[in-house]
Amino acid sequence: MSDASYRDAIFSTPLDRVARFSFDERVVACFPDMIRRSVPGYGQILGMLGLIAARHLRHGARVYDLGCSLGAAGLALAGQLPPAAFRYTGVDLSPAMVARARETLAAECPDHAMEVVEGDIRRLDYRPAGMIVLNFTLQFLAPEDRDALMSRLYQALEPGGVLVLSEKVVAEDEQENAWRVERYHDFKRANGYSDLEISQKRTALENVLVPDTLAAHHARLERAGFSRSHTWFQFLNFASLIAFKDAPGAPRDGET
Ligand SMILES: C[S@@+](CC[C@H](N)C(=O)[O-])C[C@H]1O[C@@H](n2cnc3c(N)ncnc32)[C@H](O)[C@@H]1O
Ligand SMILES: O=C(O)C(=O)C[C@]1(C(=O)O)C=C[C@@H](O)C=C1
Repeated sequence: MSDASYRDAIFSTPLDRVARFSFDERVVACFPDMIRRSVPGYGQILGMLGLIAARHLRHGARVYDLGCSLGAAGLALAGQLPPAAFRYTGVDLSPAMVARARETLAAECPDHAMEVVEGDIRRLDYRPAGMIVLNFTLQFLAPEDRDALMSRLYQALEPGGVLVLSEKVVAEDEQENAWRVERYHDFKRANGYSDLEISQKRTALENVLVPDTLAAHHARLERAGFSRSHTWFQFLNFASLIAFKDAPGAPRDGET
């Protein structure tokens, strides 16, 4: 991203009381640095979106990016696809994120159709879409709201459309989970975060970011109506899934 982004130092000094994590002005100011240093594989996941769209998106169809933050997925798509290939709608609840995303997208990809809507993805009036991206957003919704959202997204997708779901995940096996989380903390240390930053951020995210298992994600996608989903990317405790809404009579992906 070309924007003026500060280095994330939010949890670098000892805090008397660690507040619940929120996407406020301070987080927005350092968000590109924070997410790049905190999410293993973030850049690779973004880099694949254009390739997935080139393969699965109907020409000119809408792409929703739900919980778009600064519009990174929109920027990635615009960098890989011509303007006529898609219309982008980013949605985010945080006014500070939305303001910055609008500025960035207008400056960086003026020829593409890019809009950013401020709103709650649980209540949005969805228009038909060819692709829906949820990159590290579902994990911030209350668990009891996740099924209803996924069903609405399934309804909004055109037949032949795809949903990309990237999340922090928890492993079913306790030891496997502990190993992944420990190596994740090593990953953060290697990216310049101190033990204090790692521990205070962990406290701030408790009961705010509630991860599911991969099995729970696949089961939810199936309940929502998706005939197939698979995990296409995993790096420690972060993963990305793709779910397909079959077009009636169309050959299944991988059978072409
Ligand atoms: C980890 S960030 C997403 C990162 C972003 N997708 C990217 O790839 O850079 C999660 C975002 O979800 C947004 N969010 C959380 N709950 C939301 C909701 N109910 N409706 C809309 N946005 C929401 C937050 O404001 C935040 O910007
Ligand atoms: O730092 C962590 O522990 C994270 O889980 C990273 C994570 C995420 O996965 O959404 C958490 C909050 C920030 O929005 C950026 C990244």
